[in-house]
Amino acid sequence: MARKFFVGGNWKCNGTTEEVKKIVTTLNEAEVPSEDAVEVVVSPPFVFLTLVKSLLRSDFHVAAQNCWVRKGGAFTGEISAGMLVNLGIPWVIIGHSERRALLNESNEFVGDKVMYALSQGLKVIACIGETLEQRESGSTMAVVAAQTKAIADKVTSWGNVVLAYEPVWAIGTGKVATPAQAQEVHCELRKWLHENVGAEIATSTRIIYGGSVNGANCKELAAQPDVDGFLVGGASLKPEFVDIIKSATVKKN
Ligand SMILES: O=C(CO)COP(=O)(O)O
Repeated sequence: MARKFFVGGNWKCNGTTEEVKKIVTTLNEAEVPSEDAVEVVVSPPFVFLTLVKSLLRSDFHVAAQNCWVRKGGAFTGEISAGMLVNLGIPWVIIGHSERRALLNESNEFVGDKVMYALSQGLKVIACIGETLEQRESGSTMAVVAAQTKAIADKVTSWGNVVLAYEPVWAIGTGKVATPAQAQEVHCELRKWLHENVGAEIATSTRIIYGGSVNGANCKELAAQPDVDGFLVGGASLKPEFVDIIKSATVKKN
């Protein structure tokens, strides 16, 4: 089964109502490849989800940036998966490195969140990635394999999961992974899925890259055989996000 190119825009904790409306207008007016060629999902902060959903073109979709690990209740400040479903939000990002690092989300907690979100009918963009220190000490694969295992142990429906490889050293730094670096890890991750989950899931699961992707570097990355799309931070707030969406039709190496 061919893997449909996936482009996610993670707006993180950015935007005012006016700014959000402006980004949506740019996206709505953009000429991009058809839905058959690319799946586009933007992820505004929770408070703008319904606004964005109501204004956004129907071939693009929305994602929340997080959700609570279990059913809702007395968890002040949290948003449950059930609430997202209730609002018609189809996707959620789970395990972003900023949450792992700043809010101490462990591999196991991320795995539990993925499991619960899937059980409620959400589709999940599950994030993994090594720090610079881990890369320099040669433990990149061990780190991302452990992160993936904690997720894989809990996943029952891989059809609703996109795996986002986001090396921490590339996030927000302007230091994008080279196409060869991205391809190497994506290929290893696919091998890991093949050996530990199954051949079919390894072939069909989309593994997307995130970390300083922009309009200028996206094409070379998109040409890598195991790079099935992107999770874009900073550049997803700018008109160049449209160029990144268009890289879906770049010919694979
Ligand atoms: O964290 C990211 C997407 O989730 C990547 O952020 P940047 O594209 O700003 O480096």
